[in-house]
Order: sequence, then structure tokens, then C-alpha cells
Amino acid sequence: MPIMKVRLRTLILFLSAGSMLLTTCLIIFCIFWYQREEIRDYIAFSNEAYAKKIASTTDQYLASAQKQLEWSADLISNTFEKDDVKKQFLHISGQSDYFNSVFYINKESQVEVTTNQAGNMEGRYINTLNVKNNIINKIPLISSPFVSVVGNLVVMISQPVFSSQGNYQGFIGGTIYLTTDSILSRIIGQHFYGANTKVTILDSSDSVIFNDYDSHVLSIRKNFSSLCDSGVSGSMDLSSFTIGFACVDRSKWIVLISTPKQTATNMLYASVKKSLPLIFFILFTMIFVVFFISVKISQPLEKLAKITEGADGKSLLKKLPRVRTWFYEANQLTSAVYYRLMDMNQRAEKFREESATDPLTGILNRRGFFRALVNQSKSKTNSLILMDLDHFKKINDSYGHETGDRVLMNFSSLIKNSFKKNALIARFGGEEFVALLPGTDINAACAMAMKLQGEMYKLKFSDNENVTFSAGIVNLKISEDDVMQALVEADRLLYEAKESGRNKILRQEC
Ligand SMILES: Nc1nc2c(ncn2[C@@H]2O[C@H](COP(=O)(O)OP(=O)(O)OP(=O)(O)O)[C@@H](O)[C@H]2O)c(=O)[nH]1
Repeated sequence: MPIMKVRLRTLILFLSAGSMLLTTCLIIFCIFWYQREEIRDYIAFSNEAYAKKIASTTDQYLASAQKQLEWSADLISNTFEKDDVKKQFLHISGQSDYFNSVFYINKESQVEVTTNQAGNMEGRYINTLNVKNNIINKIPLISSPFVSVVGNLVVMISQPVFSSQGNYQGFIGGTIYLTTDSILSRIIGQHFYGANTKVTILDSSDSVIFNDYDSHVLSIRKNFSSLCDSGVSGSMDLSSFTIGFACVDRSKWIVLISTPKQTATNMLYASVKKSLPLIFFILFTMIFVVFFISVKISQPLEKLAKITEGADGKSLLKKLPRVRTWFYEANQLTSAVYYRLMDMNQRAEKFREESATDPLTGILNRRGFFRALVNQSKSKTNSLILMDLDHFKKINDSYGHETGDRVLMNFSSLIKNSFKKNALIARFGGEEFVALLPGTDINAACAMAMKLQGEMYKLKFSDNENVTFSAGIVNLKISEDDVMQALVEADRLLYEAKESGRNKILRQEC
């Protein structure tokens, strides 16, 4: 069973298209890989910058808020007029919008003035940890988040109040709501940076001050606040998040900006998706161009292969110049095949001729005789003469083979000259010759043979010796079977001629 071979065109196409496809995939993969890292770096950088911005804004807000309380503390230490103080507090909490409520608690932990109407607080004693801290420490403080006596989650900024003699009187506190509307929640809650990016603010004990969503970040690491010890800002990869952080100097709060790592991958997927039509367009254009080129490259070789299928040397030689070659290798190959074929044909022709010719006499041999029969015109009357030299062995033995050869050559020349040009003359082997005479009847053939006998008699060799020949003559129609039959008959007659004394010509009875 013949093995199917792959075609050159298919090979080139698959090789080129395959390598292009592979290269494209590798390029997309490399771009994807390195770009993702770059985008993650960029997200980390942006998150840090954004955390710094929020931390700085918050710090400025706290500084301003403390300044407000400091100014009110001065007022109280100079003249404590309850109405004036309350007005002042209302101004701070209402107009300047720094605090949700402002209050003054004296050193006995009693609320003297408050802007908060809820809970009827004025005159009441408050013994919370925050209040105690303030009274004991007597310094400006920013508290951790806590639930106020009226039930709000707040942080408190406080400022100690001293008399003009320097005696501690109590402290002014300003509360900022964390879960309901406040200036702090507005500063840190309204951000415009990426849908997947979230803001979380923790105090120095990792309590949540602000968290703009139910953050997974808080569950993957404890002790964020310790980051403030190593630097004011930075970024890090934490589990599946890229986190930028910055510290609020004044309060030691930490601002965390977190983005899921998947965001970078999603961004890349989106951009690859967008560019896919262009990539495929370029790819298919290239494949089309490669296909076109592969057809052009393979065409001459395909044609060359096709015309060699079942073609003989001669028809191949005719078809070969029609193969149009435009590149060096194909051209060389076609030329090489062409010249090789031509050479082979010439050699084959020469060999054919040689195989049909008797090398000594130059006339046809037995093979050549039968091959030439095919081209003979078919006449009704033809004759065949089979001739054999008499006692030729003696000539060889007496005068040597060279003389024998010369006799053979002379005899063949005489035969050639004695018959018509269309006669088919051959040496059948040894000293036996045949002459087929187309369009010659047996009488004419006999006359020619006898004339040849006379000529032969005249031909002398060596010591004026001469050679005779015997012959059998038959008539025949030209076809291979007839010739074979005629040869058998002629051979019989020749044998008879030899037997009856040689130098005789016997003819078939007609
Ligand atoms: N010189 C020479 N001798 C040849 C060649 N071919 C055959 N012979 C010789 O021809 C001789 C033929 O001998 P025979 O077959 O006995 O025939 P003959 O001697 O002619 O005898 P008859 O045919 O019976 O008359 C042999 O001695 C062959 O060696 C050749 O090409 N050159």
C-alpha cells in the first residue's frame, strides 16, 4: 500500500501558521505576565499615594479641630460664662462642622455644658474610661472609637482647661460620629478611586474607625497599627489584596487602601479582549500571505513532481521546460532533472542502437532484425535469404581470427551492396547472415543471391583463397510468426544446401 506523503505546500503552511500562532500566544502570554506585574506595582503605588492623601487630609482636619478646642479652652479659662461657652460650642459644632457635639466636663467628671440635647446630660456625672483618662492625664487626647453615653459610635478629641493660675479645671471634648454623617466620614468616605478600591481606617489599637465595606482585609491580618512603627507610608501584597497604607501622625491612626489582586488580571483580560479582533485580523492576514507565498514556492516543485508521475523520459523532456521556476533551488532542480534526463535518453538510445547492432560488421544483429521488422511496410511478396559461409572454421584455424573477421566484414559489405536499400540485412550470429527483401519475389531474390555468389567468388583473401556461402531462400508475408516460420524453412533449405556439398543456393518450391 503506497504511503501518503505530506505535500510541501501543506508543510510550509502548517509550519509557518503554527509558528505564527505559537509566537502570538507566547507574546500575549508575556505581555499578560509582565503587564500584570506592572499593573500590580502601579496599583500598589497608587494605593500608597491615595492612603497618604487621606492620612494627610485627616491629619489636617484633626489639627484644625484641636485648634478649635484649644481656642475654646482659653475662653473658658479666662471667663466661664455658661451661655457664652455654649454659644461658642454651638458655633464649633454647628457652623464650623468640625464636631457632631461639643461639651465641657469639669474635673469632678460633671458635664457642665453640652451641645447635645439628647439624654439631658448637663449636670450629670460621667465616669467612663475616656473621661477618667482626660482628668488623670490632663493633656490633649484623641480617643479610640467608643459608644457614647447616648449610643453613638464616636471618637473624641479633647483639650484640657486650666485656670489663669494654671489649675486644672476639666476638659473640653468634641465627638465625631463614625457611623452617621460627620465631616470625618465625609472626608474619608467620598473617594473616587476605582470601584474595587476600598478605604479602611484603624486606630492605634486596630479598632475600626472607618471601613467603607465589609472588609476582608481585616480578617487576613491583625495588628495593622504596628505598620506605623516601620514608616509613615508603604505598600504590600497581602493574601489576595494589594494594600497601600499611610499613618495619620497626630492620632496614630492607619489608613489602608486595598484593591483585590484580581483587579490587575481583570484589567488585562479586558484589554486583551479589546485587542483580540486586531490580533486575529493581523494573524489571519499573515496566514493568508504565508499561504500565497507557500503556493508560489511549492508550485514549481509540485509541477515537477506531477509531470514525473508515470511519464517516460521523452514526454518528460517535452514537459519540463513548461515548469516556470522563479527561485534558485527550483530552477537548479528543474535544470538538473532536464539535463540528466537528456543525458540518460541519449545513453539509452545509444545502448538501444548498440544492442541492436553487430559490432564487427556494423549491420543489425538478431535482436535488431526483429525490432526492425515492426517498421517494415507490409508487401504481399517478400523474400528471405538465410546465408552461411562454408567451412569458415578452417579459415579461422588456417589464417587466424583476424582474417576470419575480415572475411566476415567483407561478406557483410557485399550483402549490403547486393540488395535494395529497403532490404533488412542482419548477422544472426557466427558466420550466418539473413536478408529480408520487401517487395521482392523469390525469383528476383534468387537472382540477387546468385549475383552475390559471383561477387563472393571474386573476393580473395590471404593466399588468393576465396570463400563460398550456402543459402536458403523462401518467400513470406511480413509478420513475426511468418518470419519465424520462414526462418525455420530457410534454415532447413540452408542445411540441405550444406549437406549437398555447400556453395549452393536452395529455394522454396512455390
Ligand atoms: N573470426 C571469427 N570467427 C568466428 C566469429 N564467430 C564465429 N566464428 C567461428 O566460426 C566458426 C564456425 O564454425 P562451424 O559452425 O563449424 O561452421 P563451418 O566451419 O563454417 O562449417 P559449415 O558451416 O558446416 O560449412 C567457428 O570456428 C567460430 O569460432 C567471429 O566473429 N569471428
